[in-house]
This record gives sequence, C-alpha cells and structure tokens, in this order.
Amino acid sequence: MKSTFTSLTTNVTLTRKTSSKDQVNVVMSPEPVEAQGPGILNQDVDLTFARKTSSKDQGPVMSQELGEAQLRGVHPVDELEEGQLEEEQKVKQEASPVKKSRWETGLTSHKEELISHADDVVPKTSRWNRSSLSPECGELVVSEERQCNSSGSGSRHQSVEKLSGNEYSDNEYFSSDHDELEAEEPASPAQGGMNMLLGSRSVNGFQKLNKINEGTYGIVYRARDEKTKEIVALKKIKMKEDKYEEEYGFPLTSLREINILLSCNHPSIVNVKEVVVGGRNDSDVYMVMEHLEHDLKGLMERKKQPFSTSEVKCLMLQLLEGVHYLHTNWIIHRDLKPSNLLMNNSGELKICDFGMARQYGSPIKPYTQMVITQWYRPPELLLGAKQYSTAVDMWSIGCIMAELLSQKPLFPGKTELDQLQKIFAVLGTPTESIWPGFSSLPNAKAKFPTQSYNLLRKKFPAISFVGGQILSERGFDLLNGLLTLDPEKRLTVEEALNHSWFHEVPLPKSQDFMPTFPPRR
Ligand SMILES: Nc1ncnc2c1ncn2[C@@H]1O[C@H](COP(=O)(O)OP(=O)(O)OP(=O)(O)O)[C@@H](O)[C@H]1O
Repeated sequence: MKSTFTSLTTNVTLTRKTSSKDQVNVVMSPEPVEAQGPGILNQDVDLTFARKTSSKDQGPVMSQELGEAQLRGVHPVDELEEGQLEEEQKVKQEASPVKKSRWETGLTSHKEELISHADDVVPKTSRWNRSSLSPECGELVVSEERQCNSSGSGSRHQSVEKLSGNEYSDNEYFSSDHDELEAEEPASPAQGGMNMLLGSRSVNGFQKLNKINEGTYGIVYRARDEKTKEIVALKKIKMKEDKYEEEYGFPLTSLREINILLSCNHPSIVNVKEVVVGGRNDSDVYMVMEHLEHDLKGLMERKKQPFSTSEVKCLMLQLLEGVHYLHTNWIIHRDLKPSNLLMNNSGELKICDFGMARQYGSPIKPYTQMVITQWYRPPELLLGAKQYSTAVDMWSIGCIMAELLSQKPLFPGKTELDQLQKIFAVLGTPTESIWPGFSSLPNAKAKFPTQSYNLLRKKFPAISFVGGQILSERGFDLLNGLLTLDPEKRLTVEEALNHSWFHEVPLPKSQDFMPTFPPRR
C-alpha cells in the first residue's frame, strides 16, 4: 500500500543542545538529507519514522514505505567513527532478535554504540533478560529528559531524595544523578539534520472536537478525520519554546515514542496511524492515533464498584499480551500505570504513552532510574539500581493488578522514601537472603523499619466476611509473583501469561461482554 508519506515535503534539522536532557531543536531546512544506515532504537542519533506496511503483519515490522524521518546528529565523534559504528551495528543486528527490517533506523547513542561489545550474546530462554544482567564497566548512563511524579501525570520530579548512609539527602541524590546525565552529553552543541514527516498531511485535515487530556509531553484531542470521518486521537507534541532555556525544541522522548509506536503492531498497543503537521509555520507535530473512549485511571475513579474477578482477568490478559509483545521485541515500556492503559467500549485494552519506552540490548546497560511513575516504580529503581530490565514493567503490572482488584492504588507513596517504606511494610523489609545483592544497591544503607513478614495476603484475602473482593490462592500467587522484591525472582511476562489463575473459574470475561461506560467529559 502506498501511503501519503512517500513524497518529501518537510525537512527538519535537529540541533542537539548541550543540556543533559534529551532535547533537540527542530529547524526547518530546505535540503533533503540522505537516509542513514540502520541502528537500534535508542538514544541520540538516528531516527526513522516508518509505518508498518501491512495490517496483516502480526510480527514487528519497520519499513520505509510510509513515513520517514531521519534524525542524524553529526557530532564529530559520529563522523570520525562512522565506519566503526556501521561495523558494530552490523554485529548487533546479527545478534538481535528484532528484525533488521523493523528497526531500520532508530535513535542510537553514538556513545552506546562505541562501547557496544561485539560479543553481545542473545539469550535464548525466556529468562534472557535476567541471565544477562551483568555490569559493563565504563558504560555511560543514558540520560532521560522525562521523569515521573508520584501518581499519574508523569511530570518531572520536583523533589528527589537520596538514601545516603542512614538518611536521605535531597542534594546528594540529585547531584549524583545529574552528574551522570551530564557526563553522557557532548560538551558542545551537536548539529544534525533529518528528513522528517515525508508527505505528511496537515492537521487542518482534522476537526478538533474536544481536548481529552493534557500530559507532560502532549495535549491529546479527540478529533474527526475530515477525509474518512473517523474519530481519532491527536496528540500534539509540546515543544519547549523558550530559546533561553537549556531545554528547547522538540523532545527526543517524543521522537522515540513516535518511532516505537509506528513500528509496533499489536492489538494491545495503541495504533498510531500517521504523523501530521500544522499550527504556526507548520511546525507543530501531531501523532494521529486510534481513539479509545477511556483510560483505566479515569474509569476506576468513576466506577462505583471494582472490576469483577473475570473482568480483571480479561484486562490483565490483554495487558500481559501487549507487554509480552514489547518484551519479545526488546522494548521496556518503563511507565506502565492505569492512566497509560486505554480502554474502549468494545472491551479492548491498549497500552499508550511510549515516551519513556526504550529498546535495549543484552548485556543490560545502565539506564537512568528516574523512570516509572513513583507509585508503580519497583524497589530496585527506588534503591538506585542502574541496571535493570523487563522486570521493572512486571512490578508495575503487579501494582496495576492490585489496583484493578481493590480500586485503589497499592503503594501511594508521597516521597521516594515513603514509597519504599510502604512497599516494605506490606511485602517485608528485604534482606540479603531473600534478595541477594540488595545490600549493595546505592540506597540500601538507609535504616528501614523492620518488617519481617509478607502481609500482602491481608490486603487481598481469600475470604471476606464483609462482602469485599476476594482473591483465590492462584490469584494471590500471581499477584505475589509480580510483586516480588528481587527482580531476578519476579515473574516474567511469559510466566504471568501462562499462570493457572487465568484457567480457573471465574474464567476471563470475553471482551464482548466487558461493561461499557459513558464517554468521559
Ligand atoms: N489514543 C488515545 N485515545 C484516547 N485517549 C488518549 C489516547 N492517548 C492518550 N489519551 C489520553 O491522554 C492522556 C495523556 O496521554 P499520554 O500519556 O500519551 O500523554 P503524556 O503527555 O505522555 O502524558 P504523561 O504526562 O502522563 O506522561 C492519557 O492518560 C489518556 O487519558
């Protein structure tokens, strides 16, 4: 199928700032820029927007047929090391299970490329993500512009704490993380160029109906496609407009989100149809997505009763299937929470907001721990681990399962310390014997109140004398397996999907019989 993206209309030059944050400036440029070679989806350098080619494709696809945007940071190192990078990328692609055709190009940190090892091993078992957790000396921490707040919106950390020795110190935590982020960035601005939004339509082809929500990185509208009359969701990417601010321009997290979502093709992942431009000087960028009437956060706030067990099973299965697709394709979402789970009146659940998602390789590289909205953030990240993997998403899924069952957040911590305390108060304070390696995590030296037992069952009883929600042995086993403190022992997405809870009565409700809800205002 030929798409509207095939002709070049707009070229955009991205200027990488010296800031420690992922932020690029978008400048219109009249010159087409040649497409660069392939790279894994990652941090800095290359980006291709490419639409999946066929609705028949179930597996991952990445093609140049539809949209293409090329972001190429021409940092001096990139130029000097081009040959070397190509060679290393070839090695990586041969090792990677993500098809070359899919991740034709991506955001690739030249630094990560330079330090990538030719002997990267692709694990073969379902636990590949665990067995490869080995520290790599001298690697750089990937900086993330986007950071999370405690509950829902994903805005930046306003206050952060560090568990240092026996106490928290705000400054120490911030400065150590900040230093690492600074170290990752080039010392001088890097110039780059990209072909972007090839032949993309104008947003004028859409009638905005109402604003659905405003998040940190985008304003989401319900809109009608004038051509097809279809109702869609338009997410306008928020630019940082103050030129005198360090962070200025087009957020790299948004480029990453667009790239990942365009390449994904799964019923549990929100479908991005195209990218359109418009607004002043045609410089605003919008993602056109399928529209879903609700998100789970809003639904749970409005519902009078929690979801029934069979409804929770239906939602959990869809969530797990979407995350299975991501993890199989080496993508960690890193911000799973109810407001990022959309639901429609056909009982479908779809994961959205991939601004924090990233593709990763094996062995695991150190990433920033400032990901995942605090209430859904796993203990290893709260304790300062920089090497982590798909298990972080599994913790968030455990928190979501608990919330679906009880209709209230499981660990609504106010600060990071409070978050850890709330977790340990329910699941028990970890020791070296139950979580080997725990005591060497950066923030583990703090004095936590000692709680010797796991009290999760008290929150989710098998019998209720007051008519509350009950959870069977198997259901509890799944929940407890997801909420395992040691990420090495936490259930993988495959293990969760195959869990016997989904096979006992009440069986998962069919999507067709899921309840419908009035549209949100
Ligand atoms: N395709 C969609 N259909 C309907 N509503 C949507 C869609 N995508 C997003 N939304 C709504 O908009 C909200 C914000 O979207 P999204 O999380 O993608 O934006 P964001 O700026 O990245 O937000 P955050 O600050 O939470 O990271 C979602 O919680 C959801 O309510």
